[in-house]
Amino acid sequence: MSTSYSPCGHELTVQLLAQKSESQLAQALEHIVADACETHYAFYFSKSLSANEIPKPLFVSHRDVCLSIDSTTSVLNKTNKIEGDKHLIQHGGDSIIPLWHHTELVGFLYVKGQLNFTLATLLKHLLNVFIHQMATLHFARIDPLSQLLNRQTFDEKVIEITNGEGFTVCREASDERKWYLAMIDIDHFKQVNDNFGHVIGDEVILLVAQIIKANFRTEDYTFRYGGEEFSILFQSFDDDAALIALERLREHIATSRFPQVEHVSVSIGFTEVVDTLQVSEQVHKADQALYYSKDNGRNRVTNYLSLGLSESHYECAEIELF
Ligand SMILES: Nc1nc2c(ncn2[C@@H]2O[C@H](COP(=O)(O)OP(=O)(O)OP(=O)(O)O)[C@@H](O)[C@H]2O)c(=O)[nH]1
Repeated sequence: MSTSYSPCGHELTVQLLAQKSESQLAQALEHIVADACETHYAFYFSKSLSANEIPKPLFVSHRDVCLSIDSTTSVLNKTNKIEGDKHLIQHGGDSIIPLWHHTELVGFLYVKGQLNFTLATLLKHLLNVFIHQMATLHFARIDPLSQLLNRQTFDEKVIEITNGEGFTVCREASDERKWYLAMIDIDHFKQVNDNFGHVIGDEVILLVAQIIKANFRTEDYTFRYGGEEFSILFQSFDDDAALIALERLREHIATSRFPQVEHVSVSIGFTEVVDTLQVSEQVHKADQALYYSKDNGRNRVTNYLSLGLSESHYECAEIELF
């Protein structure tokens, strides 16, 4: 290591445990790995902390160490098949330190060339601390019913995104997608509760949440915003692509069968996330588009831009609220 630390890595452990957001924790680990490795490295991580999701690159020192999905799968398969000590694996002359969350393989650190035993042991320990702290931060942000991110996390994520600090996996330089905010509300949900009871109502919330999550990428953010309202922060190339993604979600929900209730629909409003507005202003724009969907037959998606409201109109609407 270029900086001298105690061999047990106590200072580095404390440093990782001090991080209070997932993005800061990822950055702290990146600094440590960059300092420790004299060759190129890549860190692959499954953001959902589940082995069901293929880990994606969270940080890489050089594009030459970016693995294809096939190579990533081959590393995972190889690691899973190894009997005995699964903490340092040699892979075609390079080193791999697997990242375990309980018994699930949720990522790995790939380092070009052979790591010496002492450094590998220290990195293994630090990856354990990282995953422990990541799990603590992750589960504090989850809504227990829907298993989506909770409302408390929403503002934080919008601010991270507008500041360009989102906890996203690395992408190609050419991939210049924009962030969008969608607000989603289950239609006539009061009738679901009134006709079938709150337990069935809760089940509908859970099933809608699962469909929302399944329709978006793992690097997008899906929230239970409150009661029967959800929000999504997701990336798309443009408004048309964002509309297509949300239309697909709307249709998926409208054509799904729900126990007892049979069918439910959702109304959706969305807007591009811009760094010039406060979080509440961005939500207000998406909400206006959502209200339009509600007022115009429900089970539909509306882009805020299509409402043709000028920014000055929008500002007036804001002022009237207070
Ligand atoms: N089962 C259940 N119901 C909830 C939960 N949170 C909110 N609700 C109910 O969701 C219903 C929302 O009703 P409204 O806001 O009147 O809207 P709606 O009936 O969905 O009608 P529109 O939004 O206009 O289509 C209320 O009856 C709330 O009590 C929850 O966690 N579980």
